[in-house]
Amino acid sequence: MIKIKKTNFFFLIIYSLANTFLTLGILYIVNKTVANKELVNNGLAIPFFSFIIFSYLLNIFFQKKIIRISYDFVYDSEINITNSLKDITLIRLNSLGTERIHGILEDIRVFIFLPGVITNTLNSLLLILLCIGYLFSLSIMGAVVIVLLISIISYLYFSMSKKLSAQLLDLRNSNDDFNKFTQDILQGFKELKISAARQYNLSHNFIIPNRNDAKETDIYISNSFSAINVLSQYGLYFIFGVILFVLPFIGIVSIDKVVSFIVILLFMSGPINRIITMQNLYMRIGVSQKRIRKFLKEVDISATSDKQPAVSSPLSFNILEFSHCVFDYDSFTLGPINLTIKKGEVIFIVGGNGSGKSTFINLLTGLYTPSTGKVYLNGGDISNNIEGYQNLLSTIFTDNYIFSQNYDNYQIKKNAKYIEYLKMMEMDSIIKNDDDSSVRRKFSKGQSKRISMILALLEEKPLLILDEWAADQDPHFRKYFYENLIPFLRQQGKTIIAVTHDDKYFKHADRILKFEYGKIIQDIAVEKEEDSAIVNI
Ligand SMILES: Nc1ncnc2c1ncn2[C@@H]1O[C@H](COP(=O)(O)OP(=O)(O)OP(=O)(O)O)[C@@H](O)[C@H]1O
Repeated sequence: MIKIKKTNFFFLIIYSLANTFLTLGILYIVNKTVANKELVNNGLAIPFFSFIIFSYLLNIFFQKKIIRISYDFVYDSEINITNSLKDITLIRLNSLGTERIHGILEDIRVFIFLPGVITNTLNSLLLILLCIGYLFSLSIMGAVVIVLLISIISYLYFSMSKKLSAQLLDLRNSNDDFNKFTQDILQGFKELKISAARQYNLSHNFIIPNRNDAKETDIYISNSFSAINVLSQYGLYFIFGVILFVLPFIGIVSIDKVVSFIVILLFMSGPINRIITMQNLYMRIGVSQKRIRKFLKEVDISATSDKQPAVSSPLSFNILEFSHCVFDYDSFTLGPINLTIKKGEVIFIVGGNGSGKSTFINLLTGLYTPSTGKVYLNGGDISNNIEGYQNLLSTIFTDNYIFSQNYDNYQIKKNAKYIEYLKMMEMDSIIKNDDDSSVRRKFSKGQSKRISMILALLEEKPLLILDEWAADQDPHFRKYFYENLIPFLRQQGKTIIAVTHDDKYFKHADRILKFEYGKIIQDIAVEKEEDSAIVNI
């Protein structure tokens, strides 16, 4: 999922190779000129300036491409990850927590440096290798000593910096916790605002310790990096000393080759320093990659899903059957549910708190998959076409949510049905125009539920599922809902399944399902008599 395209990778390698050879050409000319002490008229001036100009133009061209590759990579990954989020099951999302997801999106941002890191690393490694080759061509023993010294310094450097990776992972994890606290501040803003004690505890027991720990880890990481950078820097100076004072002294490198050795090493110090300073980025990218991998494994997303809704002929709804359906949380089991729902029925679901009503709604809407048993639509297993099945439902959950934009296939503007439903839901005195934004502002809870109902009806789906929809309505509108709205919707041919505690209105249902401890303990057909109905629960 977080992968650099093969063509782009190939492109980065080509650029690195070309750039390396041009840079090496420049080094070769400088070295040749200095070593031969023929600063003028040695015929190398034109190739030298041509190399510089060509290398400059190459860099301008490729850098633009690299920036494009970096941003494509990060922005495409953001699209892929957010698309994949839709594939997480509800139960998994609840266990993950949204702060993890914010943390992962931050992790993706680190990858903006990846293409630059790849080209710089390849470029630097190649330059170092070619310089070493050059050293070998001048003096094998001298080159062996230099390679040995560089290897010792690199070993020290990498073994020290490797230890920092665990610290960096800790830092990212404690930033996830910090995201959790900021989420608590924003989502529990009112609850915090009215309690000084809560504010104090959140700040002193959680945020301050978390930020202090993170700060110390961050400082430790930066200090360690700067210490190992300095060590590498001075290690290089040490090698210069060895070239200047030791190698000629013990006769490994002749005096006339010392200048070449120094020029080559000076040249190598650029790429070596670049690799050293990039160590920080290697680790950040590595840690982010680890976190993203772990996240994707946990959410069990194997493929992106930017798919169009199925275009196969729309399903119709005649009959829905639950056959021995069971769904388990750790400490609660729903089912086994055996139930048949027929087209046009108005079913009320009742039961005490925690009896399993909302869990059943999640099963009914396909958000939960039964651990055993099957759900059949018109005789066919819904798991074979869950999207087609869900396309038959309009659902308003207890904690209804109105999206910031219209993601549905209907328009609000100039939609006669919208105006009709606005009146029907007694919202026409509150919303005065048909702008889409007019339904997406802050409303009172009861009003927001009415807006959700308008939007649900505009979907024109045969099944309407409501979880305690009327609970937030005032007595007048609650009465209107049961006595007028439900009969109207029934007349329209809708099948309605509503979770409710309003026993006063049970008579307006065709059937009442009573839940207790996760089981349907009563399935009662409401007997209708002339104008009234008898319901005994
Ligand atoms: N995500 C979850 N993880 C674990 N247990 C859960 C989860 N959601 C609900 N439960 C548990 O499952 C049981 C049934 O919960 P459910 O929300 O279905 O009840 P309900 O009948 O809708 O209750 P209420 O009338 O209070 O809304 C409860 O014991 C609840 O604590």
